[in-house]
Amino acid sequence: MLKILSGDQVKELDRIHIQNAGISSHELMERAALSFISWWKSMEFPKNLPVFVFCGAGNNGGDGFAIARLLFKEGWEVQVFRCFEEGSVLSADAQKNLDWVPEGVLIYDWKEFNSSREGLLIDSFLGVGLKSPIRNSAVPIIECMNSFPGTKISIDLPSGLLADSPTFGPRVKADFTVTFAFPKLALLFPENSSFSGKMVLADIGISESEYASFPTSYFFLQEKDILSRHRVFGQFAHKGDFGKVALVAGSKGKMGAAILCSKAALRTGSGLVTAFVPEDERGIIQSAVPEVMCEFDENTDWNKFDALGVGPAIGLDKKDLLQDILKACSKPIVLDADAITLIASNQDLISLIPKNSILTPHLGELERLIGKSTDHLDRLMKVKEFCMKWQLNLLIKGAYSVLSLVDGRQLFNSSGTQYMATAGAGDVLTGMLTSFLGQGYAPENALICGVYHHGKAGELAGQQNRRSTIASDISENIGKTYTLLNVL
Ligand SMILES: NC(=O)C1=CN([C@@H]2O[C@H](COP(=O)(O)OP(=O)(O)OC[C@H]3O[C@@H](n4cnc5c(N)ncnc54)[C@H](OP(=O)(O)O)[C@@H]3O)[C@@H](O)[C@H]2O)[C@@H](O)CC1
Ligand SMILES: Nc1ncnc2c1ncn2[C@@H]1O[C@H](COP(=O)(O)OP(=O)(O)O)[C@@H](O)[C@H]1O
Ligand SMILES: [K+]
Repeated sequence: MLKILSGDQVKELDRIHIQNAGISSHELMERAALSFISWWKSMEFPKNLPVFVFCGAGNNGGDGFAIARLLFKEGWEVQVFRCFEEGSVLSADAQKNLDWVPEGVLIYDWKEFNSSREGLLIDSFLGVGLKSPIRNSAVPIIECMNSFPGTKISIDLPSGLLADSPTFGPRVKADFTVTFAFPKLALLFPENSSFSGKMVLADIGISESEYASFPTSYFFLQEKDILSRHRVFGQFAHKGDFGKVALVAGSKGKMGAAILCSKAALRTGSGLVTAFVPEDERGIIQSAVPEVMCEFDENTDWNKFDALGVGPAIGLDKKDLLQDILKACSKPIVLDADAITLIASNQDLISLIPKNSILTPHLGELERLIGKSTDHLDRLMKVKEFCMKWQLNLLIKGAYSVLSLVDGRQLFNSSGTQYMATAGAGDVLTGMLTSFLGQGYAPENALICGVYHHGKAGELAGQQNRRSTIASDISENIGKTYTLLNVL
């Protein structure tokens, strides 16, 4: 799994890689520029537009000079805008790339930029070298870039954004950020999304083993990490092997939640799915999902199931039932929605939750559980502390959902789309996670597979339906994610 390092560690990572690969730092910069160009080509921007490259005096600017040269070679009209005084001392690699800018690329001072011209703007002013809020002298440069209404692409980081701590000052408002080697932490924070735009991860050839010596609790979960987390079932598997799960969900007027999570559990592969629903409401779920069985007796033996998912739309009058379940269960379970709100207002229940269980709050539920956070970094630290203290796994839901594990690791999920922001998407996830637990996955693997496949199913649904995507569409696409990832 790719480690997310701090901005401060980038120089050391470069040093290790340069030594291992036997290349120069300038060659690494060239790789970064080439990786950017391959993304650029995939975007098919209109070729009649000129490209304006704003370059600083550090290595971020060096990337910009190299990109300007390569784009010019590809036939683009390119203009460079210097974000430093003429005669300033540049970093060695930036100077070399400035010297290599071909004659056909005109170099101007940033003050000469006419923001009303049509074109594409590349922000190569400041990257991970920025360690403190930007100096006053740099503010007008950021404002100048932001006054440009066309597409803006930031290199490595939107200039002005700090790599891994909250930023308050001005920063470039990019449509895309093409970041090198690993995602900078700040690009994954919801409060920065209107500055970073869509994040694109550009590979520059540093292998994961070269990250080994860096301590970090942050990781980026990608498709290649998923297959090995799956269990393999053989030809002679029977439905018992795929687990017997129960979902405690739904209430009068909100039976959809029970339907969504039980159907998702079936689609994820559970052999037997039982829904605990109010008896009066059973007709709704049994006609909607005939494969699901229903039970109504709250005094049942909860341990007869391989896994339990509790909470979607059960109502806030179910504290006693929740307490009974928590007391009775000996295996990790999934807790979502109303179950989390109930736990938040009855904090004595926390110690009853079986160790290694999975909690899946959205931001509102999370705030009820652990209190307000000043920003995402603060939220990450509070959640980490909560997970380690209570030995629980917790998912912070949203774009780049964070899988916070019992040992303090926090994994940012890379799958998903804004089209999943629709009622019931979380219920589908609860069904999926419960299903993986019931199939005998360790909680960490159930969480990783569940969250990744859920996001991937959401992407497929979103490609077909865009903003008309509904939660059932996510469920209907779970099967395709198995094909896509080659899960047998
Ligand atoms: N492995 C990778 O990821 C690779 C990374 N690479 C690239 O290197 C980049 C990092 O380059 P870097 O370290 O040279 O820093 P960078 O972002 O250019 O900033 C330095 C400039 O900022 C200025 N400056 C500083 N503070 C300031 C302030 N408060 N307010 C205003 N200005 C301030 C500082 O000015 P000075 O203080 O020196 O006057 C100097 O001019 C990285 O983001 C990526 O793009 C690739 O090339 C290769 C592989
Ligand atoms: N912008 C987004 N990008 C990626 N995933 C998203 C986004 N918005 C929501 N999601 C995902 O959709 C699900 C929504 O869950 P939740 O808020 O509990 O919905 P509900 O309560 O309606 O079921 C979560 O898994 C979340 O990660
Ligand atoms: K930048």
